[in-house]
Amino acid sequence: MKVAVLGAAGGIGQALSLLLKTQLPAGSELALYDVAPVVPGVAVDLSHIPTDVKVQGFGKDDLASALQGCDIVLIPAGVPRKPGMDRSDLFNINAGIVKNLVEGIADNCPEACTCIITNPVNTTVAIAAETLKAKGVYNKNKLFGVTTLDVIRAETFVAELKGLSSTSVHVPVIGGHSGTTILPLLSQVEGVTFSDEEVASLTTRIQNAGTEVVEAKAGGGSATLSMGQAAARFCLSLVAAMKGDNVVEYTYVETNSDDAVFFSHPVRLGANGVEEILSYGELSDFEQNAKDSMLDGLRGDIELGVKFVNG
Ligand SMILES: NC(=O)C1=CN([C@@H]2O[C@H](COP(=O)(O)OP(=O)(O)OC[C@H]3O[C@@H](n4cnc5c(N)ncnc54)[C@H](O)[C@@H]3O)[C@@H](O)[C@H]2O)C=CC1
Ligand SMILES: O=C([O-])CC(=O)C(=O)O
Repeated sequence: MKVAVLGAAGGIGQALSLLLKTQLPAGSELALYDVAPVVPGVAVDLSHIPTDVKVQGFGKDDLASALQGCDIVLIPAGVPRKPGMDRSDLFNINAGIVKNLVEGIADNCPEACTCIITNPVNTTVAIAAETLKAKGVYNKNKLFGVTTLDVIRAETFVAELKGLSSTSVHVPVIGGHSGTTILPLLSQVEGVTFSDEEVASLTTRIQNAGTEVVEAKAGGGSATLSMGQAAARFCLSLVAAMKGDNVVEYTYVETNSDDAVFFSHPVRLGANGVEEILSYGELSDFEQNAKDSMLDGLRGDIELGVKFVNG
C-alpha cells in the first residue's frame, strides 16, 4: 500500500503523516510531498520512528515521483483561514493548488483514491472531479471530500453534553463542509434524547466548530491536530476497506440524489473506493428544514468549482 500526503509539511500534513507513520500496516510506503523546502526534513524526522512504514520526502519538483504507484492520495495543501474569513475566501488561492495537484494524480496514479482536505471542500472536490474528467480518468467511486472532522467533533460535543464516553457516541453528519451546509443528524443518535434548545445550540456549535478553532488560534491558522486525526481515521478506514473489511464512513462524494451533485452520505467503502452509497435515513422536521435551506448554497459552491475548470 502506498499513501501520499500532498502538503505534508503543513500543520495538518505533519500531524497526519505522524499518525500514518505509526498506524499504517507494516510494509506500507508513505510519500510526503510539499513545495516547502522543509519537507525532506519532515520525512527524515519521521523515518527515525521504529515502524515498518517506509517514509520518503519529495520536494517541489518531484510530484511525479511522489505519486507513482500510489493507492491513496490525501491533499491538505493550501492556505488555511484567519479570523474574519469564511472558507470560501480561500478559493482564489486553493482552487489552483488543488487543480495542479490533481492533474499530477491523473498523470501518475489515475487509479488512486483521492481524498480532498483543502478548503473550501464544497468546491475543491468539484474542481478535482472536473480536472480528472478533463484528463479522461474520473472515477466517482475514488474521489472523496474528507468531512470526518465534522463527525468526530459532533461525537465529542454530544458526549460532553450528555456525560458519555466519546468512543461510544455515533453522530451522522451529512451535507457539505462549511457553515450551514454541515448538517448533524442529532435525531439519529442512539440512546440519547435532546431538547429542541439542545438540538439548535449543538447544531450551531458543530457548524461553527472550525471558526471556534480559527478564533482561538488568533491568526495562527485553523484546525490541524484534530484534522490530522480525522484524516488519519478516514485514510485507515480506506486502507482497511481495500484489504476486505466492511467499513462505513461519512464522506462528501458524488451521489445520484436530488440533494446536490456532491453530498456527504454514509458510504460503504471497499477495494475500489465507494462500494455503496447508503441512505442517510429519515430526517426530523428541524433537519429537513435545515437541509432545504442550505441546498442552494451548496449547489452554488459546487457550480463555482465546475466553472473554475471548465470556464
Ligand atoms: N477538510 C477539513 O475538514 C479541513 C480542511 N482544512 C484545510 O486544509 C488546508 C491546509 O491547512 P493547514 O495544514 O492548516 O495549512 P498549512 O499552511 O499549515 O499547510 C499547508 C501546506 O501546504 C503546502 N502547499 C502550498 N501549496 C502547495 C502545493 N502547490 N503543493 C504542495 N504543497 C503545497 C504549504 O507549503 C504548507 O506546508 C487549508 O485549506 C485548510 O482550510 C483545515 C482543517 C479542516
Ligand atoms: O474552519 C476552517 O477553516 C478549517 C476547517 O475546515 C475546519 O476546522 O473544519
